[in-house]
Amino acid sequence: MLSIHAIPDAFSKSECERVIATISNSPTDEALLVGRNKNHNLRKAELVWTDNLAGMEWVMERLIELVRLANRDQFGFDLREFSESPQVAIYKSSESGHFAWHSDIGGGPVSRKRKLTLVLQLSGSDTYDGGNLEIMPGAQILTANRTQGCVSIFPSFTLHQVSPVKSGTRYSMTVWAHGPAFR
Ligand SMILES: O=C(O)CCC(=O)C(=O)O
Ligand SMILES: [Fe+2]
Repeated sequence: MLSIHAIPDAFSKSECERVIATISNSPTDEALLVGRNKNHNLRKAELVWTDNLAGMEWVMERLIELVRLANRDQFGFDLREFSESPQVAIYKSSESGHFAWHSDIGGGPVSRKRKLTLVLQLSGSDTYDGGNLEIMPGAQILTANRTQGCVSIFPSFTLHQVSPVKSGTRYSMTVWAHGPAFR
C-alpha cells in the first residue's frame, strides 16, 4: 500500500542533536537562505536550506540511501534525482509554529516533479507538545512516529500537516526525491 514508510531508528539521538547544532551554529546571513514563509495561515516556521551547509554531507548520504531502499521495497516510483535543497524547519511554540494541510506537489518546474517526501524527526519527542506530522493517505489520518531520529517517507501527493506546536520547539528535516510525471 502506498502509505507511510517509517524507519524508526534511522538516526541516533546524538546524531540528531549534531544536526541541530550544525544548523544552529551556522551563520544566519542571507547566503544561508534562512527563509520565512509569507502566508502564516498556511505555515509558520523558520527554514534553513542545507544545500551549502558544511557538515551536512553525511546526513544527506544516509537520507538518499533510505529513500533508495524505501523506493525499492515499497513505492517503486521512477525516481531520477534530488533536485532541491533539503530544508530544516524550526517550529516554535512562541510563534504557534505549524504547517496546514497540503500536498508537496507544486506548480513550479521543480516542485511539480516531487514524488517522494522524506521527513526526519530531529527533536526529542518529549521536548515539545503538539507539532504532530499527520498524513492522510486515505480516509484516515495517520500520525507519524514522533521518535527522535525516525524517518517517515510518503508519496509527495499525499495530504499532510504539522499541527501547531503548543510548547517547546520542533526541528524537522525535509528532503524530496524527483522524477518524471506519474502516468
Ligand atoms: O515538518 C514536517 O514534519 C513536514 C514538513 C513539510 O510538510 C514540508 O516541508 O513540506
Ligand atoms: Fe509537506
